[in-house]
Amino acid sequence: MTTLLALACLALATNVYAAFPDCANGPLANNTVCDTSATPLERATALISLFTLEEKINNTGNTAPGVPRLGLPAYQWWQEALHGLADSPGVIFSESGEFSYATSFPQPILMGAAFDDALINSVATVVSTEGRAFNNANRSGLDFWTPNINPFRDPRWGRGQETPGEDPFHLQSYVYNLITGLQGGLDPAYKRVVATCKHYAAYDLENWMGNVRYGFDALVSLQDLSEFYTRSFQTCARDANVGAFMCSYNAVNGVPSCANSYLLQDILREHWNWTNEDQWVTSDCDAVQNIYEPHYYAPTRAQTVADALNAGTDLDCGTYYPDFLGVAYNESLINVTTLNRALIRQYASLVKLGYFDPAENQPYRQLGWENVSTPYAEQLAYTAAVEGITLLKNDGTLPLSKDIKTLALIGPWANATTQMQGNYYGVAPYLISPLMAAEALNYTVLYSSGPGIDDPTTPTYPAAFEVASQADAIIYAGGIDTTVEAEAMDRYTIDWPGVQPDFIDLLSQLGKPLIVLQMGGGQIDDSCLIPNTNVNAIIWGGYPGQSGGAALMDIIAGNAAPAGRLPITQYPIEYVNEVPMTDMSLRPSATNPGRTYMWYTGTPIFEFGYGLHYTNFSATLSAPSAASYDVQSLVAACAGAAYLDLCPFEAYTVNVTNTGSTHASDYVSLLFVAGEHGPTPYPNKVLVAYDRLHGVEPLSSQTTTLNLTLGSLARRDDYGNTVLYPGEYTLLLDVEPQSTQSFTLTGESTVLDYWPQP
Ligand SMILES: O=[N+]([O-])c1ccc(O[C@@H]2O[C@@H](CO)[C@H](O)[C@H]2O)cc1
Repeated sequence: MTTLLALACLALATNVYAAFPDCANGPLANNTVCDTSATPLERATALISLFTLEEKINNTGNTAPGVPRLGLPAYQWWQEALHGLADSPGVIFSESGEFSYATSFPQPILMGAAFDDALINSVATVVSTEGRAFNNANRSGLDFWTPNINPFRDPRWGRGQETPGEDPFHLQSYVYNLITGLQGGLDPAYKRVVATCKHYAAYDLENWMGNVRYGFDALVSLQDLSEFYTRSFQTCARDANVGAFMCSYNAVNGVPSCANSYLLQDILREHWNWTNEDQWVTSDCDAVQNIYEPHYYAPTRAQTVADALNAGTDLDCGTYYPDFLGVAYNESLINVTTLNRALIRQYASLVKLGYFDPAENQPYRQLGWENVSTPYAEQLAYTAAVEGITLLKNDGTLPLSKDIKTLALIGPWANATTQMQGNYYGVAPYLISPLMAAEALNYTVLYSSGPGIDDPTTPTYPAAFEVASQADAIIYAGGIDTTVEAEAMDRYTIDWPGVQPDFIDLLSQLGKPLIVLQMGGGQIDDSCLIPNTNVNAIIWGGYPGQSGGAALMDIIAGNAAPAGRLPITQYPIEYVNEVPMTDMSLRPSATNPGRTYMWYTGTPIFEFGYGLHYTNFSATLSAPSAASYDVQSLVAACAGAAYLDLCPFEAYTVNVTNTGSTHASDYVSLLFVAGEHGPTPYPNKVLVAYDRLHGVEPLSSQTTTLNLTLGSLARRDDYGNTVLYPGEYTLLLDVEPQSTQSFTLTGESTVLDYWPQP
């Protein structure tokens, strides 16, 4: 973080965002870059043609100085916006007044739990609106290094909180809606902002047993690479037309990602057809340097930058490119065409953002402070938290009886404020802790912090027991936070840390209604709490953002109904002893119990997709149109489709009835497919569709349609090819299936998509 802060200070001191180029009267006015009738490629090419070699090389790092003699301003490429505008070199919050805050949504892991694509699109639209408003006030650039869309493979990962979860289909659907929200559609005349899918690829380890992300070599089979690690990235590139990619610190099968032409050229640009003139790849920060050390992949610094640039890394978040590309050029390790290509991609993206165009005719150049943290955005941040919060246990104590007037709020999250933002956050307009929210609901609140997250001392917290004994009900708010799961910090245990479980056990012996809030992004094994009948309810609250306390307390009080679903598996504590974090394989083996709900062979504490409600639902799935389908006929019917895996299979109607008589509630339909088809082993099941219904009233029904594609039914072979196989298929509606349907596919297996071979 030191470098990050230093860069931020540097950015402030040099005010790198202070200007747009003056295309009316500046030195560039007569250059094609200022000609709005020319294409982005023509405009960026014309701009670059004015640069000397030195000026080109100077502008290959994230803090680009521009070209003062041409009136081309400096530009900072590094902006963060994981769940709202975030402190980073390019995002500068004012000390006070206007632009001193922006909406802070829940961390992606909680928004993933909402399983609500429309919500994600709305959140992304707000984030990009606020980004534009900050840009218009010279407080941000126009590209953002979000989302983190690596699948959450291992429960120990410190950055799993930044992702929507472990399921590739879920990630694909989530990221499509996020990118189109951030960028303003698939191919808008002006992009709202440029989004960046990171960290490509197979990045999901920080620092575990001496394995550090900067030098880790992820050994990944082609099957897992195609099926699991790159699916969300495929959606970013091929389907959502994302503007930028970030290559990751780690190597994949021996080649550092940012020097990996198989990843960056063969798969990303060629196979996924990510070939627009304005689409660029940045390195993760100092990842180019890391190719030299600690990967020790290239013998010299000049060879290092040449390897990265030639492989397709266009921008260096760092200074290796500006420092060493000149040497590489002199040694003939790079040519000017490749250098131009990198710069053209970047400046063409600024063209698409309207950077060189008159402000008057642009939809986003008028946005200002009045468009930041609007009542709508505030409400959306609250809704996002409510929708993600997941009820894991409830004996009927929740929602709380109206007879409960006095609440004891205890634990290291009870008065959480900044804690609720997780990581990569900015200044929120406010941060409503559970304590504040309980008071706002007119409970008499007795507060005592009790143990810290990882407090190792014996659980004697007299003040906490004092308030607990005086209250009608106890809310214990704890779990984990960024002191134990963070960037550069993986966990070694997935147990409740410190004395918390013992302390909760002692609290439970008071025999009062006891609600446990299990907070944090990664899961912790709740089996110490589940059998305890005096622990009446467990809620998982993730990192719920600026209105997190209000969302939690409204659910507890019954002003809102929980309907979130776990976007990750809650494994038992022994899981961390059964497989090293460095083992990237998904499928079970003698040394691996299998990863994610798809492949895990043990019994999870709570399954992926688990989540209770305040009411009961019954849900039925419509029948397939046939009992059997011929593979060749299905594929033949898709002739002409751009991508066979996206070709529709069937649409299923789900009828959802709230069978309770008291509580309206949202309901998430999760549709899985299982069965014996394709290569062994077979996955337990695979998510193929989902949707969230809102406000299903008591004793009434709603319907939704779940669309399946041929890709939903396909599996990956050993080479990573996507193949439709004959065999048995069973559709399972919901985690504990409410409704099932079966059909068979007959005929010959058929490849829907050939995976590029290394
Ligand atoms: O030196 N620093 O200050 C610093 C800060 C953050 C950092 O992490 C990397 O930077 C982020 C860039 O978007 C990536 O998501 C993350 O992997 C890497 C380096």
